[in-house]
Amino acid sequence: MKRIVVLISGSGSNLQAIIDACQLGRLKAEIVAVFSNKADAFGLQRAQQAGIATASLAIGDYADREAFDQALLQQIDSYQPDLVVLAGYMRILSAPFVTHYRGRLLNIHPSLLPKYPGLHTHRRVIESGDSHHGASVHFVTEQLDGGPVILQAPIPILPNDTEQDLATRLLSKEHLIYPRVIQWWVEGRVDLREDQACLDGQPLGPSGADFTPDKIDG
Ligand SMILES: Nc1nc2c(c(=O)[nH]1)N[C@@H](CN(C=O)c1ccc(C(=O)N[C@@H](CCC(=O)O)C(=O)O)cc1)CN2
Ligand SMILES: NCC(=O)N[C@@H]1O[C@H](COP(=O)([O-])[O-])[C@@H](O)[C@H]1O
Repeated sequence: MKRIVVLISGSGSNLQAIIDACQLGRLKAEIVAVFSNKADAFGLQRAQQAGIATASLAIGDYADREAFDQALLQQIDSYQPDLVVLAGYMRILSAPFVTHYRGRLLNIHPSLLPKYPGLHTHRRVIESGDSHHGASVHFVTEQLDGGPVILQAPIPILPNDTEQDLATRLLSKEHLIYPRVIQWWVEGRVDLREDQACLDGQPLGPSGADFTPDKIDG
């Protein structure tokens, strides 16, 4: 069974969606460990409740970003993961870390990439006057939120939407697409074009099936 390590920084509702998919048998994989850069992340409690090993590493205990990432990498590798999943992990990963896990490192980002990489996307999309917001699951590369997009879920922006309204409505979509993309990765790249078409309500979209680790450019 494929082994998954999940990195979090906060509530862990995406982690919970992945845990649930595994427990329901929809995702034939095992979360073997959850790591956080925040010791008080509620997602750690979610993992412990599910009987999953957890650990947190404090940024302040390390000289710099690369030292932190190297320590994190060594702890992750002790679990021998096939796939590393960022689920609300709020640290930019250094190049050695990304290189080490290239092609088996995923992230979910709260925007319709390539629009709005980085932080504060709900505020930025409201300020921009866009008609739609959304979430993107993508491979992680050195370019922040610039890796190949695998699946996206759009949502309409309603006239009086606040940042919290968008965040809440978007999370429910995230909880659908992230376990589906992980299933795509674990089960050998099943075609996601129907999923994307369904999410977009439009003609067939890009297939995620073309991505292979050697095609993930830095
Ligand atoms: N090398 C990469 N690292 C990460 C990626 C990526 O694509 N390439 N995705 C991000 C996830 N993310 C948005 O989806 C994101 C996370 C964190 C930040 C950021 O600016 N973090 C600051 C600290 C912010 C804080 O502590 O509140 C930092 O690391 O200095 C931007 C985007 C995960 N990493
Ligand atoms: N830049 C990364 C980022 O902002 N990720 C976002 O953080 C939230 C985590 O929620 P969760 O902890 O409940 O899964 C999610 O909305 C995810 O898209």
